[in-house]
Amino acid sequence: MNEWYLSEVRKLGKDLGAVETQFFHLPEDLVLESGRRLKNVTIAYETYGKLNKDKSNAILIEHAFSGDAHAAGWHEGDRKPGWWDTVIGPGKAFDTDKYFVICSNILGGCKGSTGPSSINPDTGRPYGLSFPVITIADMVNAQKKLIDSFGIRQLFAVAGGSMGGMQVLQWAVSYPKMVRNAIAIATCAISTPQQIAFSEVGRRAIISDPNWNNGDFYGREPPMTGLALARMVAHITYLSDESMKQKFGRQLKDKENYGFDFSTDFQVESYLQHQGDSFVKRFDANSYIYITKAIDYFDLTKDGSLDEGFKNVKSRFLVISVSSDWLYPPYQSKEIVMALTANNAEVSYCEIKSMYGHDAFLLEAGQMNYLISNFLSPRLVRDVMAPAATIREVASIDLAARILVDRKVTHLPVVSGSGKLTGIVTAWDVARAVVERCETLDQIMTSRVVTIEADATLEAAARKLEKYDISALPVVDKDKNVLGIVTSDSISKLIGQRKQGCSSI
Ligand SMILES: CC(=O)SCCNC(=O)CCNC(=O)[C@H](O)C(C)(C)COP(=O)(O)OP(=O)(O)OC[C@H]1O[C@@H](n2cnc3c(N)ncnc32)[C@H](O)[C@@H]1OP(=O)(O)O
Ligand SMILES: N[C@@H](CCO)C(=O)O
Repeated sequence: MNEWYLSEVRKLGKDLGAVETQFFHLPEDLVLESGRRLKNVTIAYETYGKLNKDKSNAILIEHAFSGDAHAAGWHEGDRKPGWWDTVIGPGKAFDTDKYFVICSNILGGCKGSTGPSSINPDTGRPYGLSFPVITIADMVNAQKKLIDSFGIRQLFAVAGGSMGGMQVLQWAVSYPKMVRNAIAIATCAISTPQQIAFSEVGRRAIISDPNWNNGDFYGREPPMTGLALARMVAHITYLSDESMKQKFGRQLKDKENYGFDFSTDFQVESYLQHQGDSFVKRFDANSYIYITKAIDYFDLTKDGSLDEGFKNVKSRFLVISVSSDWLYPPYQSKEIVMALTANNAEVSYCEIKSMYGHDAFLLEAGQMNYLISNFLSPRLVRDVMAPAATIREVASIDLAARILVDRKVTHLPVVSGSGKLTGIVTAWDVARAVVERCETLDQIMTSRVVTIEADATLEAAARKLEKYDISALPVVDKDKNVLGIVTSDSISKLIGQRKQGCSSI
């Protein structure tokens, strides 16, 4: 998939090119859910695209268990682009021509953010097990400081899969007003006993390694065998029975017949060994045990009820599950959808058909791009309205003609001295004024103007345009102040682009 993907993006030129990780240092201590405090916290992050003037186009991407801040584009020497490059970039679902995309490495991670392998400022040595136990809420609280540092008051969207999806839901619960759209993929709102069980097997594998040394292994041989074993078990849970059958069948590794010994017989064994071996080169064993603990503690229910847990959410949600995901099965996504719906939240739900299992959110580029870009595409008049050129009612027809030509528009809302809408003049009206030798605007303007509110849907605007057989609608607030204008051209194009992709359950 990667080779094909790389050649395709290069052909299309849809590539972010070189990107760099940056570092944010929290100005104050971070107070954790446990009550403990962390000083000198650093959060590693990357950004793609440009933050707009009113800082309303930021999208925060949350990574899964072993991800990092490098979500897209290329670092020097990369063999592969960032881990979600399939959906982040020019023209992709998280379109960097439109959005300012931020991705940060989690608190507790080992890719530049403060975690157990960082230096404890009190001792000058790596924290190891003296690092406090952290939660998903702590990760989100640290990230909130990063978002604040940009002066962003509301994120256009927060999106992520797996543990990234947990952070998305946590954001929507902890900072309801800051999240306009929330996209939670292949995730849960509460970790199940089976998920906790797999975490514990991984932790035990690490802790049982003779090199574990109670987490104090920095500068010596790390517990690689245990960490590789933990990853091998976990990696099986990220795949599906079907995908393993298709990928490997019962193919043997470099032999014609069984070895009748305990060396590697099957390709799938070799594959898992490779996954384990490559993981230890990029991951810290202590981060593994801290992050799995944070996942185990994840529970958004309140007084035993998820409906209560989601009581204050304000975001619009897209929840995506994967048909073959047995680690975070679709029923858990449906529980999220039901609880959100019980709170009257606007929710779209999709179960994508994929045989890739849990990791499908990283692999199903087509389905992810389709669903996410549909969900994020403009829906409200305020998302698409253009600034309106207006004219005072006392102005001359000559001036109206000049504004129409200079601003290359066909409609001019007419306003009173106090800025309220009193009429509308079109290019056609001005042409008629010349023929009929009219002199003042009130002779040619339409006084009963059909308008629309900024929070109306595009469909409502389209219906109005059709009903009154007109080609533009001034957008007004309840006091008739002109906020902008929408035209039939822009609206019909957008409605045409939006396809049916999701449904509620
Ligand atoms: C947000 C985040 O989650 S970021 C972290 C995501 N990344 C990971 O989880 C890394 C490990 N996970 C994976 O590789 C995941 O399966 C994916 C989703 C990222 C990639 O999936 P795919 O493209 O299908 O790759 P696949 O699972 O086949 O693995 C390919 C690797 O296995 C190796 N491999 C394939 N078959 C065999 C085999 N029989 N024997 C040995 N190695 C094998 C390939 O050489 C390749 O190695 P490389 O990664 O060192 O280049
Ligand atoms: N394979 C991905 C998804 C796990 O949820 C990871 O390691 O982060």
